[in-house]
Amino acid sequence: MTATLEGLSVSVARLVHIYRADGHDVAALSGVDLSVSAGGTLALLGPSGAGKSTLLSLIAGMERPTAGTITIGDQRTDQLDDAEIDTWRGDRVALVLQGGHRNLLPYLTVRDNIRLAQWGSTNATPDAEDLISWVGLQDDVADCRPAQLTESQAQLAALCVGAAAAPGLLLADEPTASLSTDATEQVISALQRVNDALGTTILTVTHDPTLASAMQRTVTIRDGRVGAHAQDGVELAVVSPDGSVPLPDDVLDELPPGTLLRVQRDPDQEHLRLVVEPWDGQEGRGA
Ligand SMILES: Nc1ncnc2c1ncn2[C@@H]1O[C@H](COP(=O)(O)OP(=O)(O)OP(=O)(O)O)[C@@H](O)[C@H]1O
Repeated sequence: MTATLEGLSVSVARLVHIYRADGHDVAALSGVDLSVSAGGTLALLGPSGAGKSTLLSLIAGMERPTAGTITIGDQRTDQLDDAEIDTWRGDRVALVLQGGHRNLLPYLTVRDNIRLAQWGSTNATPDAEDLISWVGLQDDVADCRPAQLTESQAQLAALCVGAAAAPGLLLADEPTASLSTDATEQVISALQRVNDALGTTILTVTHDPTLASAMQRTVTIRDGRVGAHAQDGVELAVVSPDGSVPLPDDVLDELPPGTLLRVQRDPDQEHLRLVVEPWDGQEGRGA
């Protein structure tokens, strides 16, 4: 089995999304900058309502941004109209929705769900049986209909369907939600297998620290903005285009919104190092 499609890079810049609900506006994203390299894996973390699923569906092209740019590979997808984006997405981008069963047609077997997802693909697609064994499902699951599957089997089958067309980008919304520890490990292995075998870039929304730590990078979304990055175990803060720097949660606990901070360069340091201390209004004294 060979893949013809390289993983696709993702870059979003100054992304804003406003929902209009019951006559009032909800700003789900307020200027997100994010990039994922081709073939990379990234977990989007953040509290409920932070805007993670909105970001995923904008990248998938299911929703259109209010403002900002989305570039996948070398395509500015925010510039495509609805019909163009459907055609462009084709076998390039797959979205696995939260809840395995939602991704499967109920009247088809798992094998036929996979084959349907491969229909029309110009990529070198894996055999349905290979996909089923990669994700750790038993062979006989191929002939089952979704109603016969447990929640974890359905989630693994949904990943098979997502990976079926050998997409360049696989988006997965909470793929381990409400699964046991063993099933979670199986889903993580399946995602890593797809990433290794097909070179597919993987972007997943999750609340699950086990899944997040298995991805190469994590990005935390807070109140519709990027709050923090972590890469190779190093916590990173991101300077926003407006010059603001979101503080890590544990620091924010000590410095509630409205706290005045004094920011100085540390004179003893050769490299730029900022000293940040609460300001009590008296020169030379921190709080
Ligand atoms: N279709 C919609 N219409 C109006 N508001 C919406 C819609 N979808 C989401 N929102 C609002 O946008 C904000 C971001 O929602 P979103 O679902 O993207 O957050 P999330 O981080 O994925 O949350 P969760 O972890 O609970 O899924 C929330 O305030 C939510 O209520």
